[in-house]
Amino acid sequence: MGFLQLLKSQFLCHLIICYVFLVSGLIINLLQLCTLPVWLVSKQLARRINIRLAYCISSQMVATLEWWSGTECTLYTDPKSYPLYGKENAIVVLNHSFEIDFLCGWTFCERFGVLGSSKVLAKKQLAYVPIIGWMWYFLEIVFCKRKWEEDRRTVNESLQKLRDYPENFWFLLYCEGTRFTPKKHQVSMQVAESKGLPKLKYHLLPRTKGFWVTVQSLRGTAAAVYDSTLNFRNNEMPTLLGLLNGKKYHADLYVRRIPLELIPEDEKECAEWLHKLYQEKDSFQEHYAKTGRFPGPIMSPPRRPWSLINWLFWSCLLLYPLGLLLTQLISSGSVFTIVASVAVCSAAADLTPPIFTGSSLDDWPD
Ligand SMILES: CC/C=C\C/C=C\C/C=C\C/C=C\C/C=C\C/C=C\CCC(=O)SCCNC(=O)CCNC(=O)[C@H](O)C(C)(C)COP(=O)(O)OP(=O)(O)OC[C@H]1O[C@@H](n2cnc3c(N)ncnc32)[C@H](O)[C@@H]1OP(=O)(O)O
Ligand SMILES: CCCCCCCC/C=C\CCCCCCCC(=O)OC[C@@H](O)COP(=O)(O)O
Repeated sequence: MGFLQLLKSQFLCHLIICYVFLVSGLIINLLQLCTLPVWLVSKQLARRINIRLAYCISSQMVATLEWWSGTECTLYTDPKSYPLYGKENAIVVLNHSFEIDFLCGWTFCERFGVLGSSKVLAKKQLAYVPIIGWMWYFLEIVFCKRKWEEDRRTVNESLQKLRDYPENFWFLLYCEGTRFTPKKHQVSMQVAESKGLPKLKYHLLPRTKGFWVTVQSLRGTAAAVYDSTLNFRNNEMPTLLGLLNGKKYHADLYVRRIPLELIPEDEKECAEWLHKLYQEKDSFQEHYAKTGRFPGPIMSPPRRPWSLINWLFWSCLLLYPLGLLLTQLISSGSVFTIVASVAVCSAAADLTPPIFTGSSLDDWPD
């Protein structure tokens, strides 16, 4: 193990990264709160400010993937579609199979310049997660309760508000509705069988209602659906903890741009269209399992320095006062204060979320 790799595996480094993320995140949440009066004066200005503030948070996680772990992200796509990425609004349909798939999505958003404005149809519980969830509130993220009787109206209303959004955005939809596990897959395939639909090997049966309402609400706003299929080389199962430990993964993403006009307007036809799409996605995963690559040419966008620069900025700003505090603590010579501080840090380490102790985000309570 080289020196740098040894350094990346040190708990102290993880503590520093998390400290910068947590403290800067809370400061940014507070700044977002301060933009509330701006909404009254100019909604578009408030939105533009919040896009940049959100970038300061999400790009730290992207920096962990791109710069700290050095994870490589390869994009397979049609060269004719490539110049349009980042230059139009789009609905992204992505498989939900990995703990860090959202982060790979964010990484592509960063490379195409739409990270601050990226959106998702997320479960309501995530709105209460400090930092990320609170940031999403100001980004007008669309939340669902996964109860169609309620979501039908609220999801449509939230999406309608995005029609005059001032910057290009990608709207992510995990049509499977939950992360893939063998148990969920088994249940899902029983549903497929009862509906007379072909079985899928690598995906759960897609939930069609959210897709239909999204496409209908964003007609005239989004230009296309980006059908995206993600996998990792060598059967890697990446985790956030792995990234924090500096483990380098290799993500491959296959994207097909489908103009929105090609998607049926009728709800039933739209559902059939989505089921067919997932059968195709399944065949791409089969191709990947057999050949280790997706079909089509590679058009990988390079990583940009901004996520790293943002992280260095917040680190300098927040590590300086921490350094001063520690110096004062040690020079105070008070054994009680030093022991109390060590105890607080140990307690904080014990209370860290499951991701840092190796279990999955799925274990977080709803
Ligand atoms: C160039 C680069 C391109 C791309 C880069 C990639 C990405 C970057 C883009 C953006 C990034 C932005 C942000 C990312 C950041 C973070 C994201 C993190 C987390 C969010 C993750 C989540 O929260 S996922 C959970 C929430 N989302 C969803 O659920 C969406 C999908 N669900 C739906 O659409 C649902 O329809 C619904 C939620 C709208 C409503 O749900 P409800 O359950 O009430 O209704 P349904 O119709 O779905 O269910 C009833 C029908 O389903 C049948 N059924 C029952 N059991 C099952 C089963 N196990 N599987 C499938 N179907 C089932 C049932 O029979 C009913 O059928 P009917 O025929 O009667 O309708
Ligand atoms: C600079 C990096 C510092 C690292 C610190 C990392 C701290 C991470 C904190 C928060 C990350 C929150 C990310 C939100 C995305 C969560 C994805 C998710 O949980 O999706 C839910 C989905 O599966 C469906 O769930 P269900 O099992 O169906 O209900």
